[in-house]
Amino acid sequence: MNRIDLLLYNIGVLITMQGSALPRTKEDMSQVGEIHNAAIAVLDGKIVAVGTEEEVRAVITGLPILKQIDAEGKLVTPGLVDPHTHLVHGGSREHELPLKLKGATYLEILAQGGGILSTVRATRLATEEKLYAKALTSLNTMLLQGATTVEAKSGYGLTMKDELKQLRVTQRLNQSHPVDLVSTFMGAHMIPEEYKQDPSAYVELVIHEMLPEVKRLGLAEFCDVFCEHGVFSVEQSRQILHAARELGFGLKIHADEIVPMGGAELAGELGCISAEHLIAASDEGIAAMQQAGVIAVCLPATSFNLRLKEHARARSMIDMGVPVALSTDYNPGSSPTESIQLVMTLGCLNLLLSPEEVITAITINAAHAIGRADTIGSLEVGKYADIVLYNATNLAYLPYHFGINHVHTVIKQGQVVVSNGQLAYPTL
Ligand SMILES: N=CN[C@@H](CCC(=O)O)C(=O)O
Ligand SMILES: [Zn+2]
Repeated sequence: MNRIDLLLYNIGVLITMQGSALPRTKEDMSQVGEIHNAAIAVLDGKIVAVGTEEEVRAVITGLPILKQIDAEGKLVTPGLVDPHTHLVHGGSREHELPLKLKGATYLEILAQGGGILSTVRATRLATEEKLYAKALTSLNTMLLQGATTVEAKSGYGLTMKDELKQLRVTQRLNQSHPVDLVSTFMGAHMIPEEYKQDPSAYVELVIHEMLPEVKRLGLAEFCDVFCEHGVFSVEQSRQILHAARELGFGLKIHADEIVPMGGAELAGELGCISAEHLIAASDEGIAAMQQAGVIAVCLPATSFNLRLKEHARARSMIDMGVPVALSTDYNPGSSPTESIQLVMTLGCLNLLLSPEEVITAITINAAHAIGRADTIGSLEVGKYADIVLYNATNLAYLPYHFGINHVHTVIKQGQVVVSNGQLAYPTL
């Protein structure tokens, strides 16, 4: 080490999340590795020293420091990780709001050809450039909220051509935007209208054509299926995920969102990296996930927005030893918000998690849910310097004071990309 690229000092409260080789469960979800009067030193985009300011200055003593940032006593956390989004899509669905207010449910709107199917129509009609521009705007909003790594699913194309179009947008954004994207193929998001009479033919298409082509082109790392009443059955989900596993995809599943189908049980059986939603998951399903080490990705903005009477039982999941992550589920229907900070508030108020459990769920556990915990999710020597500074002096203030953006500065791999609450990255 012959220099320091960046020294962040005078940190009031530093949440490090140190020591998280495995996803955190039970009491460990409350251990956030808090350090007061802290500092972080960065070289080549990675952390080379972290601790109290005294400790860090001792490690780097004598080295030239190229840039210094005074954190002015602020709260600092690892870059936030949003492990479940439907980032790339055409159109929006505000026309569903009055229907919802009159009592129409999510599955009723979908069964009438609306919901996901209306976004499929809009996405098929949109050019790749149009999808790119729309997703870019959302990704900037996510970054301004403190997200430095985001998972993005396809699933609004439902033809080979249109699924690849969505996935290429994700790939291009990943190359050009400071936020890192992790791509998931979700051709099994819905049975498209043209296959309504023959759903198994669509399952065959996903298995024998789409999955191999997505793999060949290297456009996705994970495969996800919407296992739900009127969408994909447990058996169809099993077939698709088996095929995906054979091809080397990591496995995810939208499980037991509305109807208790046995999706959580299937996640346990297949050893998925994560199962998502889980609002209606059974005790047996949760136990199966615990046994297999499946991460529960709970989506409290979705149950809030769908006006569901129940929320995912994240509190019991944690107590039963299931690692819990949280996410926006950003999509145009069930969760039209990019705000990971809103999710923090809902995680506390509706899922009954503590602020410590919430930050664990959107940093290290979220990183584990997308297979990135070796490089992000905590502030430790050797990991990327993905760091967020807030206009706050303690962790609980973030979920407590809700509906506003607390982020002051975002650092992505050692570069300042948000400054004083404004985007500050050079555009390509
Ligand atoms: N539930 C399935 N998929 C998305 C919603 C998609 C949509 O409504 O457009 C979700 O995770 O909530
Ligand atoms: Zn989703």
